[in-house]
Amino acid sequence: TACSSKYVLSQMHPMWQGPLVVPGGDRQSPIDIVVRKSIFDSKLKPLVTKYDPHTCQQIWNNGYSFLVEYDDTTDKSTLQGGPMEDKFRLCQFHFHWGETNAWGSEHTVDKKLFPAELHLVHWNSDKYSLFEEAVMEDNGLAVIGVFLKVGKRHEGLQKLVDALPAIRHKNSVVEFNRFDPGCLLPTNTDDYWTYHGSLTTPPLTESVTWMIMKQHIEVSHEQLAVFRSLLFTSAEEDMQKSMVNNFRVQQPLRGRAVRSSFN
Ligand SMILES: COc1ccc(C[C@H]2SC(=O)NC2=O)c(OC)c1
Ligand SMILES: [Zn+2]
Repeated sequence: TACSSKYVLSQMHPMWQGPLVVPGGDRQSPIDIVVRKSIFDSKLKPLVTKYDPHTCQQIWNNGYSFLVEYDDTTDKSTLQGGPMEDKFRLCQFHFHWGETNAWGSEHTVDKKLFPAELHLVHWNSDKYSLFEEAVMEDNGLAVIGVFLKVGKRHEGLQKLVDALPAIRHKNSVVEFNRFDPGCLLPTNTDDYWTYHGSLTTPPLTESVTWMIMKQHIEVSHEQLAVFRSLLFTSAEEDMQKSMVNNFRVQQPLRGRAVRSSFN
């Protein structure tokens, strides 16, 4: 689907870092969430996700993460509520992780790093007809961020982990159907922080309403180790590079408010 990141990464910057600071960018992501500075907003509604597992299409290695892509030609898998007025369509989800469990997430909470972070990417289908259009608009995208911690094995994630060896190299794709991304959400999705930010890889467009879940999910050390067995490089390249540390450096807040849906 269109929402996969089929853009050419600029050569002068490491692939996922992109330009360290975007000229004139005053709403860049990721950021550190300073809990005591977040503002409780009672108008923030619970998130309402309605995901149809049958809209799952494929899983592929795009050279900086692995993406699970959904058919976003209808409103079958949607997100609404939260700070949003409109309905958003799920187009893909992916992860960011480190080479060790000590770091890997893009966002942090009071500077606390997590070993990985899940991003569920949606676009505003009330206002736009294609992902490509929405990605250019300041109310175009909504991304749910979920922190991963190392602990017990995540049964729902295992189906995904089992597919990873088939997409070890960049640009490898494998058919993947019937996966419910809802199983990756924490039990509590009412408590989150929200702020206006950007994509965390090129083109870094400032079109994302972020919702970072307060509650993390747990995955096993072995499951994360399979993430790290993926490669940034394609089968043709002779230098094989492990896909690890695929997160962007944190960006200045530039006076933005981070609101919380909970007290
Ligand atoms: C041109 O469209 C794009 C470009 C980049 C990404 C991926 C970024 S955005 C995020 O939250 N994390 C990431 O790694 C994307 O994702 C939908 C869509
Ligand atoms: Zn991401």
